[in-house]
Amino acid sequence: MTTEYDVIVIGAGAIGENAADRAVQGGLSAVLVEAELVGGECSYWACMPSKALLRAGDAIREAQRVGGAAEAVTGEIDVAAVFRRRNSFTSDWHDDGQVSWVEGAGIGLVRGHAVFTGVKEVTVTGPDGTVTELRARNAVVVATGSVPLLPDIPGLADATPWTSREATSAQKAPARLVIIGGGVVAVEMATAYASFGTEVTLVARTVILQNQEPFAGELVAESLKNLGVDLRIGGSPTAVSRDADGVVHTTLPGGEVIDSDEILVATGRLPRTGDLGIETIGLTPNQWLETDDTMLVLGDDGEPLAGEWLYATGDVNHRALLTHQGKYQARAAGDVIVARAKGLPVSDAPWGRHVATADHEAVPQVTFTDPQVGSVGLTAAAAEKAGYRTKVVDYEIGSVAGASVYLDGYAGRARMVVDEDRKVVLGVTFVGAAVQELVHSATVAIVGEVPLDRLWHAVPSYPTISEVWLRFLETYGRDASA
Ligand SMILES: Cc1cc2nc3c(=O)[nH]c(=O)nc-3n(C[C@H](O)[C@H](O)[C@H](O)COP(=O)(O)OP(=O)(O)OC[C@H]3O[C@@H](n4cnc5c(N)ncnc54)[C@H](O)[C@@H]3O)c2cc1C
Ligand SMILES: NC(=O)c1ccc[n+]([C@@H]2O[C@H](COP(=O)([O-])OP(=O)(O)OC[C@H]3O[C@@H](n4cnc5c(N)ncnc54)[C@H](O)[C@@H]3O)[C@@H](O)[C@H]2O)c1
Repeated sequence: MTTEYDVIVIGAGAIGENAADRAVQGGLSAVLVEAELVGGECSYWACMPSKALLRAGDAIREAQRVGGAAEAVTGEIDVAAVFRRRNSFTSDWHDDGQVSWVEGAGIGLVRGHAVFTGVKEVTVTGPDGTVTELRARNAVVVATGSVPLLPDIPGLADATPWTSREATSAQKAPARLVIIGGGVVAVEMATAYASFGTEVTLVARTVILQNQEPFAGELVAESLKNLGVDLRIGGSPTAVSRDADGVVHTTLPGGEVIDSDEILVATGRLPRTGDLGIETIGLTPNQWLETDDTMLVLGDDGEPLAGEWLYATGDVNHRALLTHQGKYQARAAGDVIVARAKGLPVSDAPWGRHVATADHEAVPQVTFTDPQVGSVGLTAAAAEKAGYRTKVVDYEIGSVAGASVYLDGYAGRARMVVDEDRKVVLGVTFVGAAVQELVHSATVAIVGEVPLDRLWHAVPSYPTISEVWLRFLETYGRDASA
């Protein structure tokens, strides 16, 4: 027997949940199909557990840099307590809470692995082998996420390496950890485990955080070294093996061998489209699903599939591998599915209700290292490459009164990239303690295309770190005619 819903959403991560919720809120019926835990990677093996692992070290280091508080912080980090707190954020890897939310939201749930069997048709095989046939009246949303990429390094796969899943769900810290990669996962996990007393070696091909402003990677690298991380930049391991005693041997390009108890691979992600049966609907497995701005999946001819019924949201479309950005896409997709199903107007011009325009040039991200890196929009290099005529404004955040009160010897740097033709902000990067809460101010300025002349009237409170905005404007200079 086939069960019909208006909308089928494959993958109940944060993104799939949001797409289904918007469809239901718009008056359609929707079902989520989930092979593992409702809540997906972010809840159990990514954002939340990783941030929980980082927070204690961050809090201690901050307190150690405030005279008066520093004298009170005399003990060691309680690693077991950190892991217990992290376990509470993942509900010990049980999804009952999220399942209750799904039920309360009026969304159907089928547990099992989904494959496409035809246009708008999905077959789900449950953990006990039960088969459920589903048909969508209007749309199917693919929200299956991504999986870690394992580089082709001889011996690596056989050495049972950690991926981000093991790094975020470990119940104790290894004495020695080698990390391969220089992106966000690598630097966050290096920071967390170094805080736990693990001897960390980080091996990266290129400078760390290479997609950020160069000073971000430089400041984070400096602090990782201060935390005791051994940074090996400029090459990839040539071989990895694990011996009978469980010791991992990692051979570096020059021939040096580093011994460790675990090795973490943090070298990027691959699309989770290999086992979805998408060849039955004319798509190629193991590829990212390219979409238009309403999240309709595009076929090889660059056009939406006939009938405009297939959508992709979240990591699987490779637009921005971040939870908040995927949820933004899911809101647009859920709403446009409702509009198309009901024959309502579709608002798909840039910045319309049914498009994820911000994915192109206004994606915010916080990397929770020490210092934190908070950025949104274009870097100076990306803006130049995109053909903008720009002016770059740099400022040392430590010179702001609020920063000096916040931490003794606050060190951090900020950059604003201005579009000289429109006199609006294209990108902002903050590197420093507690900048995580500053990023949204920059996102609002960029998305709102707030003219610099008007930004002078957005007065930051004194004495807060937000006064860096005033310093940006003062450094840029004020137009006397405005
Ligand atoms: C260590 C780490 C830390 C991160 N930290 C942050 C952070 O701080 N902030 C941030 O914004 N982003 C962070 N990210 C990125 C973030 O985790 C992802 O962008 C987000 O989880 C993507 O969500 P998604 O719903 O697209 O995919 P997922 O969360 O992976 O969900 C996909 C779901 O689909 C299910 N599924 C897959 N195939 C099938 C199938 N065939 N049938 C049924 N179900 C299926 C899976 O079981 C899974 O539950 C982090 C990533 C990592 C690895
Ligand atoms: N705080 C956050 O927002 C957060 C935290 C973690 C992850 N994420 C997201 O998860 C995604 C995955 O993160 P990631 O760090 O795995 O990927 P990434 O693409 O950010 O970084 C991969 C890194 O690995 C390096 N690399 C690749 N192959 C290598 C090799 N053979 N040897 C040495 N280095 C190699 C690359 O040069 C790059 O520096 C990112 O897109 C990120 O947005 C976000």
